[in-house]
Amino acid sequence: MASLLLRRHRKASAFGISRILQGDMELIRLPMEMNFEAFLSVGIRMRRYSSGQSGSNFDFTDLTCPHMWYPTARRKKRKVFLHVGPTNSGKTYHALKRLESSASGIYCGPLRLLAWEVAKRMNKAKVPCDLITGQERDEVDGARHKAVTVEMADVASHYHCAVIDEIQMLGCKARGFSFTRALLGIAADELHLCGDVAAVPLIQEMLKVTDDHVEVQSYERLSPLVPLKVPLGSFSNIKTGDCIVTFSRQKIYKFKMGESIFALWFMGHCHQRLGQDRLQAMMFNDETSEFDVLVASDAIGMGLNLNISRIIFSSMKKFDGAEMRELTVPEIKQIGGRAGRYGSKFPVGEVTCLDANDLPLLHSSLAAPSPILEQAGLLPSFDLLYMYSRLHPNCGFYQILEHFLENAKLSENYFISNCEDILKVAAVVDQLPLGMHDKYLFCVR
Ligand SMILES: Nc1ncnc2c1ncn2[C@@H]1O[C@H](COP(=O)(O)OP(=O)(O)OP(=O)(O)O)[C@@H](O)[C@H]1O
Repeated sequence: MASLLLRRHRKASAFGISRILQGDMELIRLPMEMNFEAFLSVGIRMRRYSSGQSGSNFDFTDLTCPHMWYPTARRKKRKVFLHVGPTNSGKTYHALKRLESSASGIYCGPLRLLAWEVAKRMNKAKVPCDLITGQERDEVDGARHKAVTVEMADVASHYHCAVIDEIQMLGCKARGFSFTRALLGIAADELHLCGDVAAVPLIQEMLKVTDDHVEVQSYERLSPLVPLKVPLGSFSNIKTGDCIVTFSRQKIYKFKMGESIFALWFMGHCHQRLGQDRLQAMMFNDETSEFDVLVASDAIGMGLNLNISRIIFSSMKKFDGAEMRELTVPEIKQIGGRAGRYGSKFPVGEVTCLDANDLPLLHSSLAAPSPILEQAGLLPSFDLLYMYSRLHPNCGFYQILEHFLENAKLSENYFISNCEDILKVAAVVDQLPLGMHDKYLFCVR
């Protein structure tokens, strides 16, 4: 635990510095820099201060207008394009074409591997593009484009074009708040959102107050996806192009033992050494490599384009941090949709399960629409938390955060992301000799 924390500490400090270099007004402001100007980033709150109210009368826990936390974006009338449709329908392709032809831009994706794929594609097309993730910063001379993981989205700079991929992850319990921040905060003339149609009503509702122009563009799947009537049954039935999806690291290793039959490669969720996931994806996609079967975690569902012919669910249940539960319709569709990607080696995708008992859930889920997204994740910005802490000078960070989250007021479009996990981290980092900003970063990253 101690070594984990030390590693995380170093990462958070490096991250803090990178945010400062990036000029992210919401996250970089260190406590000692807090001044009157800092209130500007909490928008409408300024008015109450300038009308003479004292800080103690002010309710910093009021999170009902999160769009006002991003003054740079609010000064623009953004054109927002919602690219929606099933998996493998070309949503991201079209958004990226737009990004590529824009004078400046940013791509925000849910995975490091996707950010890397986009940076590679842009640089290959002679559009210099930086790669920025929680772990790396690869800057290219003269770049006016960035490909980032969504947590690293920059809400202080101006862009001609921005893309947020897998936007339905607004509703994700753990990471939804980062998508909300990018959606409300990126100051781009054109903002392209790619994802499931189930996110449309919520996004339209969230953007009613931003004065943005919103347009929906619908897509159809580009190649067929066939749910099979027979299960895999036995690993002796595995063939080239198969991808076994599993939900635990132990199982990934267990399946890897099948190496005597086929060369297996695996893609873990977040346990990869830097660059290892890239190597694995490249080798799997490389027809000349010896790796032709993939064992992957459910992270594969977040928009990856790999040469997969058949997706095999090893189980339809996963432990989500709190309980063992059945996979949801969107999860099954997202993961299943990795098979038979347009332009890949396999023009038709197939999906099945290891166990015959799981087939009914697979079939019904692939045929069902995703449930409409009701709420987006939200967390208080550092500014708000810091100002709140000034009212409680004798409380530690954990107490401040706990109190804040308990008292937070939200509009019906939002929920507070992952409180329990965040408070657990806050309890640990509060014991460390860190500034409040670093402690905040530990909790939200
Ligand atoms: N018009 C096109 N010409 C060439 N290739 C295309 C075209 N449209 C899509 N593709 C390719 O098809 C694959 C799927 O497209 P894309 O990733 O844009 O789909 P998506 O709808 O965003 O998928 P998902 O929701 O599953 O992430 C990609 O490899 C993409 O490059």
